Amino acid sequence: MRNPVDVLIRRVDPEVPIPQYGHPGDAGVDLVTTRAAELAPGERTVLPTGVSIALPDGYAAFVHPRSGLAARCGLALVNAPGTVDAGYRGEIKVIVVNLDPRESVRFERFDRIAQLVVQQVEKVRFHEVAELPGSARAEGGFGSTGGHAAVDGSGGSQGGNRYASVVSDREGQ
Ligand SMILES: O=c1ccn([C@H]2C[C@H](O)[C@@H](COP(=O)(O)OP(=O)(O)OP(=O)(O)O)O2)c(=O)[nH]1
Ligand SMILES: [Mg+2]
Repeated sequence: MRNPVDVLIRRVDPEVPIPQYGHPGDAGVDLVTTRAAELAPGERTVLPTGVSIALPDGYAAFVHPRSGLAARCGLALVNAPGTVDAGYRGEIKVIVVNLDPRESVRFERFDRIAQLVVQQVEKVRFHEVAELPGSARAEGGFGSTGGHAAVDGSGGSQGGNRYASVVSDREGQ
């Protein structure tokens, strides 16, 4: 196993627990909300986590949803994954939205609401060119390999607009 990366952390809220990995192989540490909140269906809010961090240069932290909350409550992160830059020293915040059409979702102080994944990130240098080198995919995107409706309605370059044709086959039965 590789050595863990050292990350400085400051408690903005003196009572907040320091984030921990739930299991040795976990990718993310859970983040809690320091503020109780109730979200009506469709409502969003920004929740404070009570911590700020200083990542080493060349790293970023990503705020990801927790799958259990997504499955049970329809809770999503509006900007998933949220990006915490290495130079950010403010409190980490979580932008949550209740996607359940009927039920409110309630959080108590220190409930776990999201998870933070720290990753190395590359810096790039852009070199402007008039033409890019060719590739197998070329400019095909947004459903160009088929299997569902292409966003531009063209049906894509392979297999056509398969979703649309499945629907019309059923309608014809
Ligand atoms: O889920 C998130 C996403 C971002 N941030 C913080 C850390 C990040 O470094 C900063 C800026 O985020 P981002 O670059 O995504 O937002 P922006 O709207 O582009 O703001 P800025 O103009 O400050 O870059 O906000 C959070 O606390 N939680
Ligand atoms: Mg930004």
